[in-house]
Amino acid sequence: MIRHLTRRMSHSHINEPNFLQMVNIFFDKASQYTGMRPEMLEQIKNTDTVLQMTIPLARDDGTITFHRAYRAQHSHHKLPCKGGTRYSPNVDLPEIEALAFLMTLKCACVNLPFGGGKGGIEVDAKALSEAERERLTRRYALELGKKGFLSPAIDVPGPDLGTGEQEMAWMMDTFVSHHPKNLNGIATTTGKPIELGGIPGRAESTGLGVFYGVREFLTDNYYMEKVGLSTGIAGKTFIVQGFGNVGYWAAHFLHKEGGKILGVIEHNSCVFNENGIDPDDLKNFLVQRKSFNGYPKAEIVKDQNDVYARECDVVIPAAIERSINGTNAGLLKCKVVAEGANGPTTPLGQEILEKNNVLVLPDLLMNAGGVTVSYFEYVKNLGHIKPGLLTKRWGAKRNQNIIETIAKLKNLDTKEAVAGLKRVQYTTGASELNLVYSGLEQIMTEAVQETKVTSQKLGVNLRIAAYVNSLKRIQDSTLEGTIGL
Ligand SMILES: NC(=O)C1=CN([C@@H]2O[C@H](COP(=O)(O)OP(=O)(O)OC[C@H]3O[C@@H](n4cnc5c(N)ncnc54)[C@H](O)[C@@H]3O)[C@@H](O)[C@H]2O)C=CC1
Ligand SMILES: O=C(O)CCC(=O)C(=O)O
Repeated sequence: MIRHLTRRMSHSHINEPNFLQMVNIFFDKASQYTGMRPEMLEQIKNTDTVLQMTIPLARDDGTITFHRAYRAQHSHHKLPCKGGTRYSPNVDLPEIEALAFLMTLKCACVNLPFGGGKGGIEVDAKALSEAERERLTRRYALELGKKGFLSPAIDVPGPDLGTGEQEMAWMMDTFVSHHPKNLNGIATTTGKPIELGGIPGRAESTGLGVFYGVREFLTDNYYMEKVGLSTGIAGKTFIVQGFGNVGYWAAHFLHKEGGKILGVIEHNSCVFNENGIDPDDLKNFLVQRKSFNGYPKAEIVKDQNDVYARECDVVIPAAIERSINGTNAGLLKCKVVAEGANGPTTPLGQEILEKNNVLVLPDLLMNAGGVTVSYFEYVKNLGHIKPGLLTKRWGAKRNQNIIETIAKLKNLDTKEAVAGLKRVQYTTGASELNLVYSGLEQIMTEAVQETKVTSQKLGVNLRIAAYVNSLKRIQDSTLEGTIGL
């Protein structure tokens, strides 16, 4: 018996440009500030290569379902193409193209040496058994590999909405099984489990990157004065939409730094508590119960817009595209929107927010933490060595020597000399996780700084500034690539 899929509606009822048109609108606006030739802009804008296919899936009950599947390589200005893999009933080609386009811009914005790519399957992954997910994922990887859309040199998928480390492991394993002589086969996906070549910190990286990005704005006098907030994260209030990988981790790090998570919006229920919610406690509840319904430590709210309309300082949309749009942007009472998701604010939504003096921190900058740590994982896989392994013990010994020398000079014993230092910082050297966090913080803060500078220099909003910086980098690399042709 053969079954077909029904598509679940999500924001498709909004009478505004679709996701791809949205990205094109932002791109066209930013283009005016670049001084670049129209032919160059056209070359950057268009998707380079697209694969679309239908994958049959043998279900556990003996039936077969058919699933549309895609991978778009938006830009080859640098290789490999990099970007996530989305499993959702709403996946279609324009959505994948929009996401791949954003990957090109995002990687350039934070200066990673990748072109943009994105893939996806039209499927409700939550409705599949683990065995079904494995069969579907392995078949998808096989087809991608056969057609030049999966390899460490050309196209390296990572996780996105609806996928995680298990899918990345299956995809990598499928590739490696078919290319046993490829020494770098393990680098063909990122976001893998650590024991299969993954890197510590990838799971939380996008949310942690959102945290670093938010911190760089909330601690900046210029921006906080503009929106009428005091500086600092402690005591600031947050509402988060989407409590998956990105939303949960962003909430976790903000809460740890003294931020108050007032509300969380999920697709099937929302919670609100003006005294704050512990994100770890809420996550445990959600994992067990699959919905917030029955959560005893907060008010359960049915309608997402009822939560959006509550007072708070920062809203973090971290679910899907077009969540903040012409129908609800006017409800928001926050001062800052920090985009954890890709494309969560429509052009009309942004216009309304700006009219209401809400500062919008754009997706390609704020959620770049995931692909940044994927880059670290990719480099680790190509290097076939853990980051920091060669220098770890040497660093610890050097620190120990410095401390002993200071102690001697000051006539202290070593314990007194290191009072106030964290023991781990001087006796063990940097762990892999220390290095990942430190590299991520460096890349995020540098990109935020560059975006602020361009925004203030051109007098444009932060989204346009981030696009302008990206476009200039892509132009430079495209021109470099054509020298000598
Ligand atoms: N995972 C990653 O490393 C990165 C993800 N992103 C973007 O962040 C967003 C979220 O991705 P993940 O957290 O990885 O996905 P996820 O699948 O782990 O979590 C998404 C969460 O949003 C919820 N959700 C879905 N539709 C919703 C709706 N209409 N209203 C409220 N909640 C809804 C889901 O139930 C789920 O809990 C996506 O836009 C993705 O493209 C961006 C950069 C990297
Ligand atoms: O790590 C990756 O390649 C996935 C990142 C991604 O999909 C994104 O940033 O939207």
